[in-house]
Amino acid sequence: MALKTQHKRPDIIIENGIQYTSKVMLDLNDLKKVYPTPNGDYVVLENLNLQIMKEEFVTIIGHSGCGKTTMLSMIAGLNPISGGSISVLSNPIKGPGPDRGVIFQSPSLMPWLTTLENVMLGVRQVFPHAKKKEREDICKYYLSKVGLDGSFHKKASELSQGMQQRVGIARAFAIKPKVLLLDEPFGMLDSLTRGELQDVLIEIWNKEKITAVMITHDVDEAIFLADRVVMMTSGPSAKIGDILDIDFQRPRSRKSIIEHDDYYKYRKHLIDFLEH
Ligand SMILES: Nc1ncnc2c1ncn2[C@@H]1O[C@H](COP(=O)(O)OP(=O)(O)OP(=O)(O)O)[C@@H](O)[C@H]1O
Repeated sequence: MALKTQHKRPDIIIENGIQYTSKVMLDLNDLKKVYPTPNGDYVVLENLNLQIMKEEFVTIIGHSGCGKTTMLSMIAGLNPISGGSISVLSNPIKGPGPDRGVIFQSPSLMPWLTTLENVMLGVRQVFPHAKKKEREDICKYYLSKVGLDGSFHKKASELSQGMQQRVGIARAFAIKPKVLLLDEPFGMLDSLTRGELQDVLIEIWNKEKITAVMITHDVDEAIFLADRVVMMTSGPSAKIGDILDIDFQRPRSRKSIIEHDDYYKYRKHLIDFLEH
């Protein structure tokens, strides 16, 4: 029988004397969030426990106002925790850091800067000792990946919403995060652009082997992208209500997924959860 012992770092497991690194990238432990309001404290999240594995793609769904953005912004280190803890590779987070890249619904680019300069802003901070040319090459690589190779020198103010979101994706990947946090990144886009950017996202995520956590209101998007769909209960005191494993092989095509019997089973599971 295998003898498992716990190392003092919980991501390290010693099994029969051999040391392994566990696959947990993100650990949310008894997480709590309270917002003070004029009518007293409002407990948004309570007893929220979730572990997300290295290289996993997790989508988060739940009713509007249940606390999805609150949870994501706490993982990003942008919103203080009221109780419990969040660790990245067993290190408790203390604020924002380059190990976590964030993509919001609206990318908030500097409109007077070019696409290249917008992506360079973060890269300069994260790789201060790299040569200018090296930094530019990183930015150009990711801008090309998102289909903007002809637009390096266009001002952000001249870009369509879809193009701006492409810059947002390039900017997040260019800082080489361990974890990518996405808050409804395609919510404002038309369905064609949305599909294109989902494909771009999955292609880069798969190549870079990073961990992705994405909030979406779209059940089909949640299934298409995820290894697991995490369902949050409605607030107050929201927590994880259920988790659905999505067992489709990768790479995935929309057509093959829609034709798969399990697709309707998954869809029904998620819709039943949201309707009850
Ligand atoms: N700074 C704040 N102060 C007080 N209450 C807040 C604050 N930010 C969010 N809330 C409240 O906390 C709850 C959760 O908000 P949050 O934005 O996290 O929900 P959400 O699930 O992401 O919603 P949506 O799906 O509509 O984006 C809501 O009731 C919201 O009004």
